[in-house]
Amino acid sequence: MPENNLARNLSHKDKDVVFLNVLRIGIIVILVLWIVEKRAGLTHYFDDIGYGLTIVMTTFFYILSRFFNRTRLAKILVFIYVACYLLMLAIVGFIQAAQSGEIYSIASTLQWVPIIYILAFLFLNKRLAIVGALTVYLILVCMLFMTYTGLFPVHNPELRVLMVNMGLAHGLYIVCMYAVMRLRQASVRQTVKAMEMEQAANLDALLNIANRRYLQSLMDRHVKESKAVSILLLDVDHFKQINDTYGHTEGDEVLKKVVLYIKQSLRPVDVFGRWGGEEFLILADVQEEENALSLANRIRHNVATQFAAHEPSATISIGVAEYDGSGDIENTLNYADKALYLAKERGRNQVVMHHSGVGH
Ligand SMILES: Nc1nc2c(ncn2[C@@H]2O[C@H](COP(=O)(O)OP(=O)(O)OP(=O)(O)O)[C@@H](O)[C@H]2O)c(=O)[nH]1
Repeated sequence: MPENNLARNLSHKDKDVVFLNVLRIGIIVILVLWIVEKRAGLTHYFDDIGYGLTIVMTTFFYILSRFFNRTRLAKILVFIYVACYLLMLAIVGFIQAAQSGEIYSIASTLQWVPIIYILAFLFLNKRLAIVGALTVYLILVCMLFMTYTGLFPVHNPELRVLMVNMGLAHGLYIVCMYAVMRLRQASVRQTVKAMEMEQAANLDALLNIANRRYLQSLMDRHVKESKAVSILLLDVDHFKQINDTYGHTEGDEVLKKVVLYIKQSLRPVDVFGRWGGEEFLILADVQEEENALSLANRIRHNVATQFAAHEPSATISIGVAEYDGSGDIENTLNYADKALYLAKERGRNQVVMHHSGVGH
């Protein structure tokens, strides 16, 4: 059965996989850029330190996330590192550009700054993403303002135009990334809703266990995959009498306890659900008849023992049949039903196996 917030977990897992891929690709991109700029003679010792450090840090974030399970921390650190690094480069490039009129390094840095917005909206939560992206943007806009008002001496008129260009483009990037994040959130919400609806459709509302629809779909899957399975059909003995004596509400409580006691004897691989009324069905992954029989006896015995000191008390009868992975599973279900009928006829609170007809 799907878990309650499975979709949410899946969405986080998806993000984590993307995050690791971004780090892997990031290392390659930085390496390529470093080589290309070096060959073109556009780097100096400061760039060499920066590129080297960025590769080391990206590898560190990768290891933190991949091998130490600290993905959330790694995401925040990546954002802080990239933001600080690019902002520092922008300021240095800006000063250089203002002094020498050479605008390559500021232009190159500004075109990389949007990666900060992408990292923020892709990996941080909504509030952190907005605050982080806007902080970086506002620092850049302050530089724009200083350039325009003449507070900062700029000798290259192209730089002023470049800063306006950057201000508008980066603002647009943030708006677009915000829109993408909203769309993604809406899609996750819809997936969660769809999975919850699917879960509700497969769940018994009173007992919170699988319902007949789900059990039937599992049995169909066994037929399709030619998979053997043991079918245990369980029925509460004289339940009408319990209802009649103690009332329907008390009857419901007895059913809830029966479910609890049955669950105590099951393994995680066994699928258990309500077949209808006071009848339950278990699809047990056991290979030998004796194993199915001993599982059924364990369940019956636990229910009887747990209820022994209860008022009202209850017992269950169980019919067991084996599906060998071929033919119609409905036949096996009928055999289990017949075995259950036999168990009732023989006095209830017992287990009957279809083939052998052996009791407990
Ligand atoms: N309280 C309660 N009763 C239910 C529920 N579903 C079915 N029942 C009742 O379960 C009773 C089943 O009675 P029967 O089919 O005659 O079987 P029984 O009394 O258990 O007798 P045996 O199975 O022969 O031991 C009926 O009275 C149903 O109304 C439920 O969800 N809650």
